[in-house]
Amino acid sequence: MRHWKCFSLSQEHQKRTRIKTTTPTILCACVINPRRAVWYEVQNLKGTGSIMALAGVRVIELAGLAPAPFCGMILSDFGAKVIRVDRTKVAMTVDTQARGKQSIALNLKNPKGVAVLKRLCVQSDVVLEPYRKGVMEKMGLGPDDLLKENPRLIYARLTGYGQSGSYAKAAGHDINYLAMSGLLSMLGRSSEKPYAPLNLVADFAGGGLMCAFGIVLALLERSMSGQGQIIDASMVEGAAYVGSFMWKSRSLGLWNHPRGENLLDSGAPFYDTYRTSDGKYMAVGAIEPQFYQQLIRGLGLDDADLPAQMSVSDWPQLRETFIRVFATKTQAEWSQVFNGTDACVTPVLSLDEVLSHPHNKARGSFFKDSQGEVSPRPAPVLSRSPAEPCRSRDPFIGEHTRSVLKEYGFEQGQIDQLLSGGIVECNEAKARL
Ligand SMILES: C[C@H](CCC[C@@H](C)[C@H]1CC[C@H]2[C@@H]3[C@H](O)C[C@@H]4C[C@H](O)CC[C@]4(C)[C@H]3C[C@H](O)[C@]12C)C(=O)SCCNC(=O)CCNC(=O)[C@H](O)C(C)(C)COP(=O)(O)OP(=O)(O)OC[C@H]1O[C@@H](n2cnc3c(N)ncnc32)[C@H](O)[C@@H]1OP(=O)(O)O
Repeated sequence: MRHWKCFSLSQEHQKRTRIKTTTPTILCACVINPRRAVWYEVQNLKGTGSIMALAGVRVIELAGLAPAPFCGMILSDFGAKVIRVDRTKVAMTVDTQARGKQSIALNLKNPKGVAVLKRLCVQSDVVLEPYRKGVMEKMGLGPDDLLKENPRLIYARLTGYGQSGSYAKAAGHDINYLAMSGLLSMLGRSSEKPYAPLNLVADFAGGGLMCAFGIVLALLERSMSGQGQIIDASMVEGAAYVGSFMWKSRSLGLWNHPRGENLLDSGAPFYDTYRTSDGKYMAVGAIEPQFYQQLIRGLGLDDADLPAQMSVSDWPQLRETFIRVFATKTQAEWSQVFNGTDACVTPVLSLDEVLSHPHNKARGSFFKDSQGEVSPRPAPVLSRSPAEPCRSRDPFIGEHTRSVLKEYGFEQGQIDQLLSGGIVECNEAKARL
């Protein structure tokens, strides 16, 4: 006979995922892992609530800089229980993507700490590691070690250069991965040096997001095969893949000119930003002729006085005209002019302005957490099981050490020993302040 085990999920997590752990007199059971079954009580079967897509999935995230934390936050937003493993003797986390996560402070330089992590991974669905190639193996936590004990484990490795190749062990950051993907060479203004668009492309799009996608694929596949697998998520490859359009649209001649002189890289005057009289900006993306006509009309220009839209040699002159005209009104005035048209002209909003824009407001695209901090709502929106981001503050390092260990079956005596030996640290006191 199979022994089912009930786990106590935190009140917050139960509320968010709309899962309630309960006794075996339940309505349905969800077996995420045969070694552990999470019993659900579906709290609202009649349709006013829903179970989040990743509810019941348990993720162990080893603390990283930015891409892995983002990956963990996506999984958490969509309902997974994410436990971040922090180092001991560290006062403050640099993880700003910690929404909905719990934190355990664990010393992995000690074999007892490694044993604790193994025990957590045996009972989890996903482990996410952001270290340089070989670091996990050195600690005895490589895929062979962990998959041997839990063959259903999804072992996600999020690195810059991947697990093989001559760069595999090299340090790097977004800008290096972007450079190696080929994309950085295409980014920037005409006659200027390549320009990295913040650390969006490699760290987040090609890194964290792509890794989350891989994890979801592996979970889906596991529901059929019953087996875990290793995900080798390289940010160079993730970024390049996100940029597939650049490779596959070369045949269209879209990138035939030098950097910054093409249709979509700020070469075309109808695909650029323009300064308004109050020092703000408007974004213009009027590519198709019918939309371009609306741009010209909105600007109060006469097409007959202008060069043809696609006359590349006339683009500098056309740009000068647009610069001059946009500088005559404020951003609000131009927004009013173009609002409700198909000219593809929008204000360039600051992070502080997005919340109050009527369109975003109507959709609830941004939300405020309990600390008053504004964040984007998780995307995309699923009709039956949308993400529901946690609104509580982010965890302190080690805030959940005790409760996580208890949940994973550690006895009180074992927890006390781990605490007194400095293998784990607990920060409940700070959380109560
Ligand atoms: C552009 C972005 C990065 C932006 C991040 C910034 C926002 C932050 C970067 C620095 C921060 C500032 C800084 O920390 C100083 C202040 C601190 C203060 O608290 C706050 C203010 C600060 C100013 C702070 C502010 C900001 O937070 C920052 C400015 C990126 O591109 S991120 C992408 C980076 N690349 C990757 O992730 C690819 C894969 N990873 C790697 O290649 C390497 O990990 C990496 C990133 C190159 C770092 O290499 P490193 O040598 O440091 O580590 P690893 O070789 O991976 O080894 C890890 C070692 O750690 C040990 N370990 C891990 N967990 C534990 C544990 N629980 N217990 C004990 N030990 C642990 C592990 O055993 C390894 O040990 P060894 O070295 O002995 O093998």
